[in-house]
Amino acid sequence: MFDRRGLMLILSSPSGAGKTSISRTILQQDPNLKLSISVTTRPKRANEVDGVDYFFKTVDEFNEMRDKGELLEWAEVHGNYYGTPKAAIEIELDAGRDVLFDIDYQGAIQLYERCPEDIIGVFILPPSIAELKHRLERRADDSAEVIRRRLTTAQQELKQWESYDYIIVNHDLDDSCAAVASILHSARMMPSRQKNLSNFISGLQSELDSIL
Ligand SMILES: Nc1ncnc2c1ncn2[C@@H]1O[C@H](COP(=O)(O)OP(=O)(O)OP(=O)(O)O)[C@@H](O)[C@H]1O
Ligand SMILES: Nc1nc2c(ncn2[C@@H]2O[C@H](COP(=O)(O)O)[C@@H](O)[C@H]2O)c(=O)[nH]1
Repeated sequence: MFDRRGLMLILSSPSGAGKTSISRTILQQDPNLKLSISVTTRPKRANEVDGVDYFFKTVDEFNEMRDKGELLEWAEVHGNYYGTPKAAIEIELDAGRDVLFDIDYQGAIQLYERCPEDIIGVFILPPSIAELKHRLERRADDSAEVIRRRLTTAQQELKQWESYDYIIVNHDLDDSCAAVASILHSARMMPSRQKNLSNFISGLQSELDSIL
């Protein structure tokens, strides 16, 4: 009903808690929500597509983008570099589309600092560490060594929960998707996000004046 600037919805979690699964579902359900496609130096997994899941870069290419100021945020995560390309985000937000970021807590902290007005941050927790390990093993994308490294990083990641606006324990995937969709739905209705709200309310008041 009102023009509005898009918002930035961040999903973070320890690796394997389920944020990519949740993201895929809500992106399919919501045509006004666009994924921020990160750049990474991590090797491509068998099921991933360059330009869809990530833009896969060499370390030199990544450093060049970072040094030219083309990244909105960046971080080293699990021994690889990841970053958010800036240009695409501004286009989506200015057009009133919301952008979903699947990024770690270091990136989330940078975005909270740079664009505090635009951010909604959601932290996803696994139901237990045994289930987290099980999900990483069942996903079968990573070696035992990489899984161990990701579980080790989870110790640091779990401490970051207080930086976020919402916490979801991802027991059931459908319930978690519904919870994220509901957070997004509510955030869109905040007065600060609805550009022409004061004009609309003035119009209602004039209408009242004219009939009373
Ligand atoms: N609620 C759930 N119940 C059972 N399995 C789940 C649930 N959510 C996700 N999974 C499964 O757990 C595995 C890890 O999920 P996913 O890849 O979405 O995690 P992630 O948080 O994005 O991890 P990463 O940070 O490594 O990208 C996948 O195999 C996924 O199908
Ligand atoms: N700070 C950023 N973190 C990012 C970005 N893109 C992804 N990530 C996070 O990295 C880990 C590992 O992801 P995986 O695909 O290798 O399993 C995960 O926590 C992602 O959220 C980014 O642009 N910036």
